[in-house]
Amino acid sequence: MADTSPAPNDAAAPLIAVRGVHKHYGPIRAVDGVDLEIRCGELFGLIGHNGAGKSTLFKMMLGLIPATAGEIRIDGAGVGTGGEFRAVRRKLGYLPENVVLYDNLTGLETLQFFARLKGVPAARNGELLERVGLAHAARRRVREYSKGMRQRLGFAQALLGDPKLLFLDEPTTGLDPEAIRGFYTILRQLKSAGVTIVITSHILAEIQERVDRLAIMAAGKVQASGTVQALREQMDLPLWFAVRVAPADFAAVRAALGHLPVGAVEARDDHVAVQCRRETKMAVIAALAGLGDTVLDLTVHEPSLEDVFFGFSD
Ligand SMILES: Nc1ncnc2c1ncn2[C@@H]1O[C@H](COP(=O)(O)OP(=O)(O)OP(=O)(O)O)[C@@H](O)[C@H]1O
Repeated sequence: MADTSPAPNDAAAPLIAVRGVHKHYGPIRAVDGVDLEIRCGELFGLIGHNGAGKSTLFKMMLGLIPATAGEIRIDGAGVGTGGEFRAVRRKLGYLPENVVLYDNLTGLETLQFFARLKGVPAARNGELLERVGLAHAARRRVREYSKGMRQRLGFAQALLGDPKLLFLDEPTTGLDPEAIRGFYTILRQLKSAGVTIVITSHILAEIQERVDRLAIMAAGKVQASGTVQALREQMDLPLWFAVRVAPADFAAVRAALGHLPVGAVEARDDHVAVQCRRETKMAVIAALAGLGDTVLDLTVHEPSLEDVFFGFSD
């Protein structure tokens, strides 16, 4: 029988292919028939409520736990199956949801410990600590680290050995806004160097501007996947305009839109909020343009990822 599995490094094949994957714990269907493809070089987000099955799917993709049914292939190799996958595993980096660190080790010793476990050289560990903003704490014991510092150290651990594929489970937990920004700067650098990144997060505002594509999980299933914009369009959620005009001109805005199938039109403090379907968006803009200088400013608000998320996961 011909081998139809994708050839390694084939640009057209997905880097990660998840086919009909289940994970059952007795009656609990932690993952319940997931199909998913993640492409080489993508920053891919996995979002879902607590208990949706994200971490379980991660662990199966890493070969840490076996699937009850289905198949996962990374770069053409079946996850968890023999020597073929061992070569792939060396290219993986993983930041677990709850990273286990040893309080008695310093930051540098921690990286040395994980480098030995992973079988990668420890020569650039100092550089790695600097990259995640921990150079100043390299020789301090982990017990003295703050939550955010522990998370940074966990991230450094995931970057050991220059992985080509990174799995980051809730990586920004405990990070302050500046650290979150710094973290995503590193992700962008890694992505431009060709690293594929799969990330879970509960902070949807953070994810929505940064991922190339994402999947929404609920009750062990992928409810939807695609770019944020594609999911917005699929959900067909209304968008709204904030039309800033002088209060005396609120009625003019209503009149200009009178012939269009818009939703709510509400007067607010210094603007009129207009809700409409996507297909009416350009007609609304044209009608408002007809008001000339009466319109002082115009902002279009797309539905947020949070709106899309609740649409798919509720
Ligand atoms: N070892 C296990 N034994 C039994 N049930 C488990 C086990 N691991 C996970 N589960 C169950 O599987 C479901 C999915 O859990 P999982 O940790 O994958 O969710 P998650 O989406 O990562 O959630 P969170 O956002 O809270 O981290 C939950 O109902 C959980 O209780």
